[in-house]
Amino acid sequence: MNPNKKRLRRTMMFLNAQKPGLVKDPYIYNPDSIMLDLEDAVAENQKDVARFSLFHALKEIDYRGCERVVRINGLDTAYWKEDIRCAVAGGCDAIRIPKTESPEEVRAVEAEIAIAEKDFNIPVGRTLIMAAIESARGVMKALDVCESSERLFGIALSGGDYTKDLQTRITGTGVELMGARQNMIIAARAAKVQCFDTVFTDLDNMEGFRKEVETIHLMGFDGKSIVNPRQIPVVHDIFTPTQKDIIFAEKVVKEIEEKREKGIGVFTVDGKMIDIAFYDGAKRTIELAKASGVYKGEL
Ligand SMILES: CC(=O)SCCNC(=O)CCNC(=O)[C@H](O)C(C)(C)COP(=O)(O)OP(=O)(O)OC[C@H]1O[C@@H](n2cnc3c(N)ncnc32)[C@H](O)[C@@H]1OP(=O)(O)O
Ligand SMILES: O=C([O-])CC(=O)C(=O)O
Ligand SMILES: [Mg+2]
Repeated sequence: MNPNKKRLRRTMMFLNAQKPGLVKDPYIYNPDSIMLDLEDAVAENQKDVARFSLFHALKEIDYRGCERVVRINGLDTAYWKEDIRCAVAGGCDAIRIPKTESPEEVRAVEAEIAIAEKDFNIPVGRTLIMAAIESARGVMKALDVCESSERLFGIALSGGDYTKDLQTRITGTGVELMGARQNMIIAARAAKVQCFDTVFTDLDNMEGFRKEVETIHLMGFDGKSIVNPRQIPVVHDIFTPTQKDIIFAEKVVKEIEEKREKGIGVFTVDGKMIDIAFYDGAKRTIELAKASGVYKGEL
């Protein structure tokens, strides 16, 4: 398995692949991933310019460990195959498919990536895939999409197009996204891939943004698509385990391992009942803390 499939992706920041001011140094804000957009942020008559700029950015800029995902144009356009060739030739880490509705679409993208990897001497299997789900049909097909390719590391809800398809709109309450979010996170967990929430475009409403991030964190999402650097600290704050969480998780792991030796299955830690069912969750907290650079312990 490509080890990058499970990497930390709390923040995946969109930027227009054609704007030099955005493309040149987004890593200074420390997002976990950037998503260089060739799709909706790029005007129809600028598609070739954006692709050209994308290729040179990928080739020439050192993004300092920040994952580089490219959002290609939809499979119903004339652009997507050339988008993939330029992105793969430039050495991108992953392709984001917009408006995904079926596993066949993911497999079509996978086939083009494989051809491009061969043509441009990129190690076969290096380029990963994520699928954005932006319609009612896509939500209903989420599990099939999650299981469509060994290269696919996750799915992402795209709320703007999704609410249009549902004949509603983004309200800020989350009520219109409830079913899609729940269905997608369940599908992703069933298939053991990651799941990301949609962008929040009301940039000055930081209180509403924080509430939304808290909600999707509790629902089990791995992270969020974002559109602006000022959204990064909020997401990282909520998605990074606190020292209190980490210390409790360490106690749980150590106690379960010690008590197991002594033949004890159920006991308390800090007044909370603990048994083997809590082991994987505690381990996951520690792994997340390590990946986020905040772990100081020895486990
Ligand atoms: C529904 C969809 O399809 S969403 C996906 C497509 N959308 C996008 O890609 C949009 C990405 N975001 C942006 O282009 C911008 O953030 C906008 C247009 C929304 C707002 O732009 P601004 O009002 O200029 O933002 P703001 O004033 O907060 O910018 C502050 C700094 O952050 C930089 N910045 C803003 N957004 C980004 C970004 N997404 N990536 C990298 N840098 C960014 C700006 O260049 C500016 O840098 P500077 O101080 O060196 O000049
Ligand atoms: O992926 C996202 O969140 C942005 C997007 O395309 C949409 O909302 O339609
Ligand atoms: Mg969209």
